[in-house]
Parts: sequence; C-alpha cells; structure tokens
Amino acid sequence: MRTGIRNGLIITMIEGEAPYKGNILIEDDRIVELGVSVDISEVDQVIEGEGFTAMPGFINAHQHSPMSLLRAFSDDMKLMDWLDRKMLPAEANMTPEDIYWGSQLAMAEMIRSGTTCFADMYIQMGQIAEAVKSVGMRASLTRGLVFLQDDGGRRMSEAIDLVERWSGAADGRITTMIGPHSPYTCPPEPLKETIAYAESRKLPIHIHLAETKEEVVKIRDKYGVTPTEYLAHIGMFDRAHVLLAHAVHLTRKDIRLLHGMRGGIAHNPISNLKLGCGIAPVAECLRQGITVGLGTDGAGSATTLDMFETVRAAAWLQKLDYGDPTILPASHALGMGTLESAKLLCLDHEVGTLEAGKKADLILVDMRKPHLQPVHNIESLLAYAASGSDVDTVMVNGRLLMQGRKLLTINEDELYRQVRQRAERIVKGI
Ligand SMILES: CSC[C@H]1O[C@@H](n2cnc3c(O)ncnc32)[C@H](O)[C@@H]1O
Ligand SMILES: [Zn+2]
Repeated sequence: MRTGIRNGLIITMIEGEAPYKGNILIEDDRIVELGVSVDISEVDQVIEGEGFTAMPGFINAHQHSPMSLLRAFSDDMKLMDWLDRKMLPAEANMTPEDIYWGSQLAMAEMIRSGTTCFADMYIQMGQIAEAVKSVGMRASLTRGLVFLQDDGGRRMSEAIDLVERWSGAADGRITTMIGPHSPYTCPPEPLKETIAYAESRKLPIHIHLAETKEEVVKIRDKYGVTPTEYLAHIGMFDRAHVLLAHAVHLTRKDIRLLHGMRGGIAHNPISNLKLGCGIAPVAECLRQGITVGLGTDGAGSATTLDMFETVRAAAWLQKLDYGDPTILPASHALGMGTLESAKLLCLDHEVGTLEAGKKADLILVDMRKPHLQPVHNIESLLAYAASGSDVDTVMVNGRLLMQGRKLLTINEDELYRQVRQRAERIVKGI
C-alpha cells in the first residue's frame, strides 16, 4: 500500500531542520521519502496536505490508560490520600473488561488529540494489549509492581507473562518494560529482583520517582537516603535503561547521580500541577544532559490526555520557575513530546521524527483556524496555541486511525455506552 501526503507544511522535528512545504511518500508501515519534489503520482491513496501541518505523532511517556474510567471521580485531594482512599479501592472493583474499555477510552482521546504512542503502567495488561492491538496505536506496556504485601510472586509472574506474550506483538507496535511502581512500594529485595530480570532480558524499567515531598520523607525515614539515591545504591541506573516518571523532588546530588544514565525522565507537568506536587527541575536536568520527555499520567489525576496542553504546561512552568522566558523554547518543548519521549521508550530508531526509513507515525494539524494564523513560527503555534482538537488526521504504522476527525478503528457510540455503565459500577460506594 502506497500513500502520498501532498503539499503539507512538514515539521520533521529533526534538530536543525527548518519546516518546509512538501510531499511525504509512505509505503506500508514506513516513510519512504519526504521533500519538496517527492513524486507521489503513483500511489494508492493521496491525502491532501494543503492547509495542514504534518508532524510526528506525540509520544505520551507516562500513562495509566484505564484510569480514564476514573476521570473527574475524585479531584482536589493529596496524592497519597487520593491513591489510598479513592484509586486503589476503585481499581479493586475493575474487571478485565473494564480495563479493556477504559484503555480504549484513553486511546480514543489520545488519537483525537494527536498521540500515536504511549507508555502504560497498570494491572491486567493483557487486556490493554488486546485493546492496543485492535485500535492500532503503538505502546510500551508495563505491569505495575507494588510489593507491599507478599502475593507469592503472582504480580511478578504477570509481569513476565506480559513480556513473553506481547513483546513485539501487533506487527511490532507493542513493546514491554518492567515496572516496579515506586521506591515507596518496592523494598530492596523485590526491587533487586526486578532489576536482575530487566537486565537479563535487556528490558527497560518504568518507575515513579520522587513525585511528592511525602515520598522523600518516607524514604529518608526508612533508608536514610533520597528516593533517587535509593534506586542508585541498588544499582538500577548502572544495570538498565530506566524511564523515571515525575522526578519532581531532586537534589543537586540526585541530578548528578542521574547524569549519564540510560533512559531519563518522563515529566508530567499537568498531573504535578493539579496534585500540587511541585515543579520538576527540568531545565537543570536538561543542562546535565539528562533526557526529559513528556507524559500526562492517568486521566484520574491529569483529567485530560492532551499532549499539546502538556507541551505548553512544561514550557510555561519552567519559564515561570526560573523567571526566564528563554529557558525552554517552543521547539525544545515540542521535541520533548516527540523525539525525547521516543528515547525514553527505546523507540527513537523507529519513531519521534519524520524521516525516511522510520515508521509512518504522524499527524496532520488543521491550520485553517483563527488561533493558528498567520504562520510566522510554526513551532510557536504548535506549542503555545494549538490543542488536540486541531488534529485532523492520525496515522500509526502507515495505517489511518483518524481522518477528518472521524475515528476509523473505534466505534465511539459503543465505547461511550460501555464506559458509562462500567464507570458507575466501579465507583459505587467509594
Ligand atoms: C500498580 S499499576 C500502577 C498504579 O499506579 C497508580 N498511580 C496512578 N497515578 C499515580 C501517581 O501519580 N503516582 C503514583 N501512583 C499512581 C495507579 O492508581 C495504579 O494503582
Ligand atoms: Zn503515574
């Protein structure tokens, strides 16, 4: 199958490459060629790009997709309270089918707002994998591991089962990681076990880190170190590629410890803002050469999964925090939501930029809107003015998932019918 995108404004997100108007030639799942005079006269389908900007799809580097069922269920609470009193009891009521439909709800929202790939940490991951397979998105899936009570190894065997059954599945769109949930839910022994397994299988690790001040106090009281030192002393950063979600409360010494690590930080500015967690030291981490990508966290905390809003919040928070509007420019913030996130998921050789040879994971943004005209600087418009509802077309692995804002792989009427009744049952009595 050969697809041509004609005469769009192309923003490749390759460093140093300026936006230009041109064509994109896609064959099956990959971009073959893109440029001003690429011949698309002999393709099977032509997509008109005039009036649209073509860019790589966003990569949401930290998510709990079924939590979309818990959107706006319990807001304005402290994180630990919110987790213990609201989220965990609701999650205990979720059936495998709830997980399937909840993650499909998240995928509908992600596609509608221009996300093509996401990293997900949750429970019953086989259901999420089935939903990813059917919807057509790309995802890196992780079974979240909380080791506070002995479960006879059940959670770890579920994590291993996910890796064995689903790594490389769905035409290679699904990859997997190992997910010890956080320093405060993972004592040293089981944590070491997860690191050894990740190292033996060459798998990345996905873990929450230093999200709240309470976490820092808890870990200091228990182990006498910061959460980052706790992971470093156990050897995590020497032995695996690590995706650190949040990393809000880092000392200077912590940042030095992360320097040179494989992987980096998934910054979740909207979740951090809403839960009052603090402002992550993103600019300082970038200065130290640490990769920083972007995520939303689950809709249970972030409320929405729109990566345009996330890019904007990330840039504005750093400008405010440092009192310096130059600290995180629009182009870098956009890059954090695309290529930098791809690096965290170990997928930067395949996605994150528009390049010949890479997978055809891209979006078309409709520029024929008052807030997106005139086009003095496309990166500024995308970072500071665009929102998810401006996305017209979404393609993953060369397959259209949305065109003209119509979802092509999800039956939305059925989806909303399913989630309404399921959400009501899940939260009853909580
Ligand atoms: C065991 S699967 C993942 C687990 O994480 C919980 N969760 C959701 N948001 C957050 C957050 O911001 N910090 C820590 N943990 C979070 C989710 O409810 C699942 O239980
Ligand atoms: Zn999270």
